[in-house]
Amino acid sequence: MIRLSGIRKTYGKVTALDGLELDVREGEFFCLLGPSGAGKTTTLKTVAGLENPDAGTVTLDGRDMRGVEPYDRGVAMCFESYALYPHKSAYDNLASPLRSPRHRLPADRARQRIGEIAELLGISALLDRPVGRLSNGQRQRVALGRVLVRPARAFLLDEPLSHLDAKLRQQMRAELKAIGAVQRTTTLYVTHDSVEALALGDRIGVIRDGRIVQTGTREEIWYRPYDTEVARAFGRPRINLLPGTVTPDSGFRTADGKVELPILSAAAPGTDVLIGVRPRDLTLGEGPGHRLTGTVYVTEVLGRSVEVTVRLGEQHVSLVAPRGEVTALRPDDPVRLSVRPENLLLFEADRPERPGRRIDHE
Ligand SMILES: Nc1ncnc2c1ncn2[C@@H]1O[C@H](COP(=O)(O)OP(=O)(O)OP(=O)(O)O)[C@@H](O)[C@H]1O
Repeated sequence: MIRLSGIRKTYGKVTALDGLELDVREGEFFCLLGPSGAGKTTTLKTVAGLENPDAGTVTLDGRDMRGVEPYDRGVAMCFESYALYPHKSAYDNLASPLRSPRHRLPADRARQRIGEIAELLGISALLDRPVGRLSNGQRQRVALGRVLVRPARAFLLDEPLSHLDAKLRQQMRAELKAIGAVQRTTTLYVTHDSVEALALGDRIGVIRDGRIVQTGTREEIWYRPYDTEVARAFGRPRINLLPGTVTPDSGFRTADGKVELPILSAAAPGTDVLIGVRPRDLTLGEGPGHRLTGTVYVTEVLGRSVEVTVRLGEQHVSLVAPRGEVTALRPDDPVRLSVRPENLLLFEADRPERPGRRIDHE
């Protein structure tokens, strides 16, 4: 539905988009996730027609958008820096998109629509207030309302929750998901927050240095990350990545030999690799799967669970366990760990020029 192919955009010497390929399907809620400067906003502006690419094509519903003015593209965009009329009321700010010739609604329909959106965003009680006298978070919700109020072919949302506090953000996340599901409008949603992307995205596109490095469902990105950087971007505490080499008998071994695991990979013996396991996939004690032994290094309470860092020779791994299971643990206590083979990820070693790619293994 939204298709970007071979998009290149430079600003002077800076390459913002470097051959970007992106395909957002009809009705899909697609999250574009990446660090600051990766090219997320430039991607949205290119779809909206606010930036013209140096090369590549943008198509919406199969139609090439070259030369089509932003206004005629039928997409609604919400910027991080929201453009509202500060002296007008929240209501008038929401009503103004419905007054444009293209989207004009009869007065009673407009009132009804604004009422619904205000309800959804929890701003019904603020509609009479001038926007200049609202808090940042309230203003952000009005800005989002301005985008959602008129029917559009697609919504383009640029970090719409970034100014909200954690609690409100969580609540709005759930509401946004509901709005997306109800309206079934194709949504391209930009965020640098992986929790948000996992919560909202039907699919996620990971962007880095102006290119999409991986597109997939949350399961695909989680279980089959393209490289170590994608693996590190998702999940807190972060994935454990232990450096070692492939042994002649198709195993993995750290330099000091304190961690040995079977991996059944096609990688040649002697290859430098990283083995990845997420903290929640490591179990304390003798569970099913492979066994490891180490000593407790440090424990840190994370609410109802505890992060336990375990020393395995020269390496450390962290795991997350229920609080009740680990209250007796003290530094230097010996512990056994287990991990299911299917929860081990194998990567090439990181290199200065690029993060290690995932290697298939059984
Ligand atoms: N108008 C501009 N003039 C010059 N450089 C720009 C301009 N807009 C963006 N850039 C540069 O292009 C690159 C991509 O910027 P972009 O705003 O798309 O990143 P982003 O992923 O949205 O980052 P953030 O999360 O910080 O908003 C950055 O290096 C940025 O400095």
